[in-house]
Formats: sequence, structure tokens, C-alpha cells
Amino acid sequence: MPVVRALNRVVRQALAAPPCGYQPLAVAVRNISFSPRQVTSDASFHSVSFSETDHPKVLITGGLGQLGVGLAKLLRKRFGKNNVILSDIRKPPSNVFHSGPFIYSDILDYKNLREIVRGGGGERALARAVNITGLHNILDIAAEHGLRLFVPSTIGAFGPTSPRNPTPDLCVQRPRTIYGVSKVHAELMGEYYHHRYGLDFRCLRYPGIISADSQPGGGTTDYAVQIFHDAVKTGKFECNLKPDTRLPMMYIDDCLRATLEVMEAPADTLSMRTYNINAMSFTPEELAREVQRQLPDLQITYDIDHVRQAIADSWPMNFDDDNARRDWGWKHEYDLPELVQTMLNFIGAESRVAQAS
Ligand SMILES: NC(=O)c1ccc[n+]([C@@H]2O[C@H](COP(=O)([O-])OP(=O)(O)OC[C@H]3O[C@@H](n4cnc5c(N)ncnc54)[C@H](O)[C@@H]3O)[C@@H](O)[C@H]2O)c1
Ligand SMILES: C[C@@H](O)[C@H](N)C(=O)O
Repeated sequence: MPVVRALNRVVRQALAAPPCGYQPLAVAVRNISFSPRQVTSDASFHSVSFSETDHPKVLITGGLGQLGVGLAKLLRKRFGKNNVILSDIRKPPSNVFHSGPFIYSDILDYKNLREIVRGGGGERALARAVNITGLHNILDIAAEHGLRLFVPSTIGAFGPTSPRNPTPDLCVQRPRTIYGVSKVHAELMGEYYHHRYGLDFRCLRYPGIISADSQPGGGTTDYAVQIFHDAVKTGKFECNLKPDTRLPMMYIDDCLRATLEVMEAPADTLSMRTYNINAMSFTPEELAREVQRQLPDLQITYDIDHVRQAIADSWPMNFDDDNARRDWGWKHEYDLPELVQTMLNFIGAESRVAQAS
């Protein structure tokens, strides 16, 4: 995800390969109009005022996912609509297309990406269907252009031999999914590029992210998104995980704010380059009970997806994020009651608008 500075910074490349398939979300950031002034790499936005032309440019690739559209909205407020370019390999919905600059970009296509970072248009080359390659492309381009790089990792970067309750930042990481393995690879490669080449790499391990303005993407934690849509639309929800499956979760606003905060943190406050961040941990039955406080008629049934259950049973139950809270002041704002209230308000309002039209 992007942190944009007066200096060139590449912000983020995240490659998530869910249990099946590839889902990258990446953001590269560069200051197109080099100002003669070189802002020190740790100057904070708040102490450095940018003129309109000074505003750096942000490129979000894989941006049509659960996180990218919200992030673009947040950054466009901060840096100006035309300074934040959203991209993906999918066609954007019309409202997204008209909300600001959008281009097609495949992060596995080194040439395409380099053209974009250099400010060119770039033809889409054939995507290389290798998750790891995309990360290498981004790492090399970030190192080549002196950019800052953010890569999101996940609770999925841990496995059944990791401590689960709580899971600390530093412990055994032997995930059993290609998704988790590719994330551990991203963490290790990012830190290697940081220590060996001085790349300003930063990484957060996100819990399951919950948001109302996009449909679940098929992840193991996405039952916690689906329940809200079903509760409002049909009053019935069938959960694919066991009622007592505890997983770390976070509302999207906390996730996006954490990302911006870690990318704006002065480098000398960071004792690590990869951090756990936490907000809450709950089970399906705890979540259902909280939703039923607002929608008492909600009926819950369980049809266990054994593949996802096995993945969930190998992931952290609770995240220890003391290092993030100590180093750069991380603090979540949404706990379970606030999450449920916010999600139902959003989806409920949307559903009423849909019924009225
Ligand atoms: N959403 C969560 O709960 C969560 C939790 C932990 C970590 N993360 C990480 O955050 C990042 C973003 O997650 P998300 O939920 O927005 O993902 P998503 O699956 O919702 O979206 C990924 C996007 O990448 C696009 N894409 C696929 N192949 C591409 C390619 N070759 N080049 C460019 N774009 C391509 C897809 O079209 C899609 O729009 C991922 O790295 C994921 O691992 C997400
Ligand atoms: C946790 C995260 O990586 C994603 N939402 C998943 O469940 O796979």
C-alpha cells in the first residue's frame, strides 16, 4: 500500500494467493514532478507542506480488490484525485472507473510496470502466472528507483507449528498453503532487500479484513463478511467454519489507517520491518451472537468446508502486536460491537436504497 512522500517511494505490493488462485494488490508510488528540494527520507507529511504539483503520485495495482478501492478513496482525499492511479487486470465497475484515474496493469509484467513507474503508458504483456515473480518485479523496481515498498502479509503466514494463542511477530512460520508460503517468501525477500540493498521495505500481517463495500473474495475469513450481507438480505446465514473457530479480524478502516501510519512512521522508530497488527479475535458463534443483538431473527446454520476449516485450524487464534503498538503507536479503533454496528449500518442503508430504487 502506498506511502507517498516528496521522495520516490514505492509503497506496496501484495500478492495473495488464496487457497486457489492469485490475487495481488500492489501500490507503487513515485513523485513524478521531482521537486529541486530533497525532503529528508523521514520527514513527515505533516511537517512538509506539498504544493499541488509536489504531491507525489500513487499507483495502486491489483486495486479492485477488497482493500484497493477504499485505499484509493483515502489517498485521493490526502493527495488529490489525479495523483492516485488505480489499476488492475480486471475491468472496473463504472463508479470506480469514474472516481479517478484507472489503468490496466499486471504486476507480473515487469516491462509494463516499469513503463508505468517511469510515467509511460505501457502495453500489457502476457501475465506470468507466477505469484512470486510479481513480488520480484516489484522488489527490483522499488530497489532500482529508490522507492519505499509496502507489502501486506497475513495471519496466513503462520502454520500449525506456530504458537497460536497468541502468535508473536517472531516465531516458527511453516504455513501449509501456497498463499502463506508466498507471504513468508515476501516477508523474507523484502527484509533481505532492506538489509542488503537498503530498500525501505515495510510489511504488516493483516488479520481477516472485514468491509462492507465489496463482496467476499473467497478467503478463509470471509464468512465474517458474508454474514452481514446474508443477515440483511435473507435473515439466514450458513457458516462454512465451525462455531468455535477463533481467528484475528479487523475492520477495513483500521487496516487502511494502520498501513498509512506504518508507511509514515520515521524509519528510526521501526525495530522491525514486518509487524503483526491486531484488533479483535472472535469465533463464528460470537460474531453471530453480536449480530443477533441487532437482528434477533437471524438464523445461523453450519456446513463446514473442511479445506477452509483445516486452514483456519492452522492459523493464529490471537495476534500479539505489542511491537507495532510500541514502535509506531499502532492502536485499533473498532472492536466487535463497533464492527457489527458499522457493517449493518452500511449494508442496511445500501439495501434500503436498493429496495427504494
Ligand atoms: N482482505 C483480507 O482479508 C486480507 C487479509 C490479509 C492480507 N491481505 C492481503 O492484502 C492484499 C490485497 O488483498 P485483497 O483482499 O484486496 O485481494 P483481492 O483478492 O480482493 O484483490 C486482488 C486483486 O488483484 C487483481 N490481480 C490478479 N492478478 C493480477 C496481476 N497479475 N496483476 C495485477 N493485479 C492482479 C485481481 O483482479 C483483484 O482485483 C493481498 O496481498 C492479501 O494477501 C488481505
Ligand atoms: C486472512 C486473509 O489472508 C484472507 N482474508 C483469507 O482469509 O485468506
